Amino acid sequence: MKFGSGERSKVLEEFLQQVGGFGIIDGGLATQLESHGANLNDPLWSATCLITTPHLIRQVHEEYLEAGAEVLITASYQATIQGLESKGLSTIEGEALLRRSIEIACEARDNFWKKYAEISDGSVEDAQIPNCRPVLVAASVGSYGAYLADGSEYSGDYGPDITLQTLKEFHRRRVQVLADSGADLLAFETIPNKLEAQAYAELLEEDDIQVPAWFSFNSKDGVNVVSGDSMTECASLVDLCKKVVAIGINCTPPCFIHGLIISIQKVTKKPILVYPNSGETYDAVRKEWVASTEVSDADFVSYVRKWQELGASLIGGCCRTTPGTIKAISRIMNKRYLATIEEA
Ligand code: MET
Ligand SMILES: [Zn+2]
Repeated sequence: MKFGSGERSKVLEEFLQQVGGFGIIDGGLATQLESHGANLNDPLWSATCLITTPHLIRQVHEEYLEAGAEVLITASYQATIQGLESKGLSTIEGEALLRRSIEIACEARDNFWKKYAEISDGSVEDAQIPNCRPVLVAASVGSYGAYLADGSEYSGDYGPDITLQTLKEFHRRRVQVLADSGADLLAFETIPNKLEAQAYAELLEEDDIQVPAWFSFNSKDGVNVVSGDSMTECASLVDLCKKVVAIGINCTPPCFIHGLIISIQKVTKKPILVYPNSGETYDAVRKEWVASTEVSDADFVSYVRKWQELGASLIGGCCRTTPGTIKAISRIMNKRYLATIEEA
């Protein structure tokens, strides 16, 4: 089941109208997989579960829906064809697994809709409103740094050998496969530098990708993206790409979000999305998250109204946030379907 007029480029605009102007993105997928015991110490990270425990991915998506998420980000973040091939999969098998990540999120959405359609005694077709909400599936595309699995998506430093062309060729086939998978959106996440944003934007145009995209950067100082490139410059570049329907920030401490929203707003009229992490920082050598400015769910939520007032239209959580965080966000956003879910 799809929403709205069916015109793909309008999917986010129509979704935002249906949800009252503010949408809720899910929380950390990897974090919640780990809390169910998944071992993600692997170059594929959260995508390793596509091979080992796909049912767990579906379960986590459902947990986020129950918590109030209206956008599910798929498990394809660190799933690249190149990464899957180095695990011994053929190109065809790798591409099938990418598609599977979208199918899993769609299955979770269908299960969720069915459950609440039964509760409200309506048919699944009527389930969108009022008891079941619109849910978009966003196909995650992680950066080249995420594929390297050396933490370079938090430095944005790819060295002098990586050019615009290298990045385009690295991402091209995966983007085509994900665009053809039935996802509502493409979610370019944790973009660490301007070069990679440019590569994605050029790819979308050159290949005339029909699925609208969001571009989301990460920052560690509240002014620039992690590489040191200016947030405003990155957002201006992305603003020019017609295939991009929202621009924002993810996997960045909550305390930096305010200033970054202002920087983005200066250069675009596109909807702004924010899904910060819990404020901890990733130590790439130890391969673990280290508490620095960690905030509790209550603290996280205390920022939410401010972000809404500043003009963020989509809000959720990234690494180290949980269904608890998303539930707290949906309470503060006062979504009308929550009562039904809590009764169930
Ligand atoms: N969406 C990703 C995941 O949890 C996280 C992106 S930031 C590293 O799989
Ligand atoms: Zn993250």
